[in-house]
Amino acid sequence: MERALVAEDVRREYGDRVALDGVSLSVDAGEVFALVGPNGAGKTTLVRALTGTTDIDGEVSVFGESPATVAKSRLGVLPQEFTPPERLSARELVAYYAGLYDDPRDVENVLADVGLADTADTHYENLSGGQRRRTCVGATLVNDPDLLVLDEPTTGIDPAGRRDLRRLLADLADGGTTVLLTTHDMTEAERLADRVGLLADGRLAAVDSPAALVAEHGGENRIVVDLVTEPSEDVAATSGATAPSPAAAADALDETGHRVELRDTELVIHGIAAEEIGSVVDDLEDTGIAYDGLEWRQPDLEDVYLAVTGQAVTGGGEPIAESTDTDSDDTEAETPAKPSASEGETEVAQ
Ligand SMILES: Nc1ncnc2c1ncn2[C@@H]1O[C@H](COP(=O)(O)OP(=O)(O)OP(=O)(O)O)[C@@H](O)[C@H]1O
Repeated sequence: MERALVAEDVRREYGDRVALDGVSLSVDAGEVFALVGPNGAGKTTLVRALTGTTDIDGEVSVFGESPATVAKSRLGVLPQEFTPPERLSARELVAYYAGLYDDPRDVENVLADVGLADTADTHYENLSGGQRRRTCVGATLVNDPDLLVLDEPTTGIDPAGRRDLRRLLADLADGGTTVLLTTHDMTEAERLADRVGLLADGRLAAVDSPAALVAEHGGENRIVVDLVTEPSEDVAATSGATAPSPAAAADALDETGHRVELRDTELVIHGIAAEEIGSVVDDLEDTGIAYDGLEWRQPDLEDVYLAVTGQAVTGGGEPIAESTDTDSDDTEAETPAKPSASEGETEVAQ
């Protein structure tokens, strides 16, 4: 199997901040690989390292070559920040990028792929956030790349559009395109990716298929009970239930033989199979615990991320510090693509 991407011991520091702390990774051709992690985990820095748009220590290769020398026609890269000229329509933008290649895809087909066939004549500045992002994804597809690198491609796209985009990426992968994307959205990663890399504080904490990660680190099925913490006349009147303190509620349920964990005002009851939900509800009533609601949850990638890194991926992570780094490569990476006269190719995102 050809390796599309290989990173070995990649490090990137900004002043005394370590953005990538020895990341090694390989992605096979035809794979869909999702890098997940909260804000500041290092996703964008890793994307830039892999696409040769930031200086690093360590080694990176793309289809066996340095990112600097690999044929640009093999790559489609969508950066997190990408702002094409606003006075062009979606069709004109996609056509513009297509015009930079010797053998581009049909513009109308690309527009249809990203769900913009009906809005293709609208100026970019008048498109919604999601439509803009789809236009940008379309611009990465014009050269029918072998490797697509997409930094948060679904940002701003509504659920239906996300579903369509997931389908498109799955179809492209079926056709042999390698896809590396970043996302905060664990559900998206779980649905889309063959393998997921959990990035935390510049390190890859775990890499595997979503199913394998959940099986190994996700824990058990559980019921989460949202406790009533204030005395409620309604609850007392209808069920006779009182509102014991969360700690007392946990103790009471513990005595019924359940494995109970108290998390703030939630009780987590571990190891509950679907057919046991009814008996847990009975036990809650018998012990007089008042609750606003309860939810049965199966483990997912969010649980895995928490178990492996000790951080919640949805918590937003650390705030991104203001840049103190003035490297010119970093400035360039945010700049919209310019045609490359010598090669007749575009770097949509580099
Ligand atoms: N140009 C820069 N100058 C200084 N620090 C930077 C720069 N770019 C990134 N960093 C820092 O490197 C770390 C990783 O940032 P990065 O943008 O790679 O994270 P991310 O996972 O992509 O976050 P987000 O989800 O918010 O896009 C952060 O601590 C960030 O503050």
